[in-house]
Amino acid sequence: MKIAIIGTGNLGKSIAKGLITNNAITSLYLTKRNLDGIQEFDGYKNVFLTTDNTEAVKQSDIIIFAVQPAHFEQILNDIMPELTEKHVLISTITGFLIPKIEDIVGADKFIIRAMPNTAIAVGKSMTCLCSNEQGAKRIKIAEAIFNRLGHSLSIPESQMQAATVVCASGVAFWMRLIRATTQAAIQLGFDAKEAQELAMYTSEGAASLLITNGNHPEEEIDRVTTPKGCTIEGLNEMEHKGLSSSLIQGMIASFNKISNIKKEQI
Ligand SMILES: NC(=O)C1=CN([C@@H]2O[C@H](COP(=O)(O)OP(=O)(O)OC[C@H]3O[C@@H](n4cnc5c(N)ncnc54)[C@H](OP(=O)(O)O)[C@@H]3O)[C@@H](O)[C@H]2O)C=CC1
Ligand SMILES: O=C(O)[C@@H]1CCC=N1
Repeated sequence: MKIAIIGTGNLGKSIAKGLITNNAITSLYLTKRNLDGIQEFDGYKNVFLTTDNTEAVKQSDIIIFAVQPAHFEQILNDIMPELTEKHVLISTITGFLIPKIEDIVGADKFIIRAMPNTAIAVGKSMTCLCSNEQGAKRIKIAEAIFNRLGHSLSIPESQMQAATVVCASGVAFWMRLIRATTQAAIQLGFDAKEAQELAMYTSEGAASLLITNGNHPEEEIDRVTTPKGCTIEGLNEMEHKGLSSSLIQGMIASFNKISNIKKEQI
């Protein structure tokens, strides 16, 4: 696959790492206005660093956009003359809707929106996908890419805002939970390195139980909570302090912020 990433910042670099590590490219063009931040990719076979978005588009079939929302419209206008029927456009941009992309490049283009997360760097991204009518003919290509770099789910575009919070921002939310459990482990007597090790592998094990067994979390909780035991004592204290409620409220705040980001694009 001849892939270009337009905007190789935090997410773009994560995608590049995932693609390179998983041997998922024939060629990979990485663009950025200031190339200093992506020198780590210099020297990889068939990986090219450039400030020239149009050159990257000309040399590639699949164009993944990972710039901030405010930069996207100008970039689409700049590359528009180079777009041909071979190109599949994959946007990871938050709050930039497909009809708006179609207004700029035309509804005849293959347009896909992807919402991956930074775990794509290690092949573990939960990525949600949607497309325009034309893009539906190429959605298998996007599924092939993102399933190779984790797990993907096709959804209607109307759910993309929620998917951004749950999956993309979700990495940051889970990091805070892991950090908090690490801090507790230190207070309970482990050194910092050990504490993080315990927190990381315990959270990985908990998620793996659900993925492997397909159970509801409460079924797994029931197996851990010995009657009159320490687990239910801790869980109930966390809920008295608003654990579930604060997580839900934080995610709703995140969702509402995306509505404002969308308004800023109009
Ligand atoms: N970070 C994340 O986890 C996720 C982000 N997203 C979405 O991905 C997009 C990028 O986010 P993120 O990676 O965090 O942002 P960053 O700011 O880290 O990356 C954006 C990059 O775009 C580059 N850029 C800006 N203008 C141009 C241009 N004209 N041509 C080429 N490159 C350009 C910038 O580099 P320079 O200034 O050198 O050009 C910068 O490195 C956003 O729309 C975000 O909503 C979606 C899911 C997850
Ligand atoms: O924080 C943001 O706006 C972007 C979108 C999801 C993850 N990072």
